[in-house]
Amino acid sequence: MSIRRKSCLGKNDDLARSNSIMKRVSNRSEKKSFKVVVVGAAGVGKSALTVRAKTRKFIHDYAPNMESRVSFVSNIDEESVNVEVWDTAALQTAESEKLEEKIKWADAYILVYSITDAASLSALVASKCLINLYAKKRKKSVTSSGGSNGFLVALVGNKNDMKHERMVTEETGRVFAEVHECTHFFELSTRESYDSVKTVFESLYKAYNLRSPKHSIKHSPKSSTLPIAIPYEVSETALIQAARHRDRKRTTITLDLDTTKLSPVTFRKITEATSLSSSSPDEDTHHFIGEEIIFDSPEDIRQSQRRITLAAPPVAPKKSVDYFSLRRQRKSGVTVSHYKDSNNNGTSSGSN
Ligand SMILES: Nc1nc2c(ncn2[C@@H]2O[C@H](COP(=O)(O)OP(=O)(O)OP(=O)(O)O)[C@@H](O)[C@H]2O)c(=O)[nH]1
Repeated sequence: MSIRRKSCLGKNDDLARSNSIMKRVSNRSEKKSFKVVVVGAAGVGKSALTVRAKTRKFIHDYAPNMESRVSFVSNIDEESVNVEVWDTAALQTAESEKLEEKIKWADAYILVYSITDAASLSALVASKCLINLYAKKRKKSVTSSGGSNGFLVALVGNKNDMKHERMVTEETGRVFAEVHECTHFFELSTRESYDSVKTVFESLYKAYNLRSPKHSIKHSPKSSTLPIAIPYEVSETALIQAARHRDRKRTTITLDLDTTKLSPVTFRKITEATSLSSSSPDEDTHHFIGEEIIFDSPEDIRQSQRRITLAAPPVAPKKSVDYFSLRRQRKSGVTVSHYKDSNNNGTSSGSN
């Protein structure tokens, strides 16, 4: 068996290249739009947070149950972003069509509770369920072209200037965020800090930007990339499928980290885990980031399956997650792509 491994780039180079490509792509385009829905029980500070983000000012009093839609331009990472915010006082009481409309409209969600009101945190369980329900439908229509993977949801514990009246600890908030699969968690005081409010919007936008299909790394027209669900290792089925479709003796399989499909947290965990693995003395253990592996025969592919494993699992996923992409190129100009669908766990292939 002869397997040649060609290291295209060092891991850091590769990540830097990805970032710079994303930056270049993003700089080219005009003002971006980013839509956010703010959800939460009455009196938690939704309007205050929304107005703070827009005007930088903290305004004490608002008409209760006031629903508003505001927009403002924010400079995030040297980009001019048109942020639209729907402050949904009525989210939990309006008829379901309205809820659906609001949830589908948004690119990201901010769930607000007050640290002085435990019930305001519990009330968010229902809101998160609705987001899961309706955003999933939206996701289906958006992701056919490889868009976002999951919803961006920031849980915000507001009013932390009122520590003497605290009913929800920071830890409780953080655990709630994890259990309910929120992508971000913040505890802050809208009253005391404009910067922390800005950080909420910035963090969501940055995560959104990474997932946006427009910011995907462009591959050559002779190749295509489809997601493959391989949390820790390349599945044997996928490799054998790849081998079956080969029409040349040499098959090149490039497996690289598709940063556009990762949440920032997962991305960080993976990069941390793999930098640990790069110092691993075990030469048989191999990680893929920035590497191209050339196989000379299907037999090589099958045999190498045992050797191609991430040294340290990035995170133990609760369910199958699209961490990587498998791209297969043939010099004939025809591209066959294989992917394992993380929803039905089947392996598929297609050609173009
Ligand atoms: N101490 C303190 N008070 C806050 C903070 N944020 C908002 N408030 C106050 O909380 C009260 C309710 O704020 P709103 O922004 O109206 O709350 P809301 O969630 O929009 O309320 P509804 O419109 O009724 O759904 C107001 O008196 C605000 O001044 C904060 O960070 N700290």
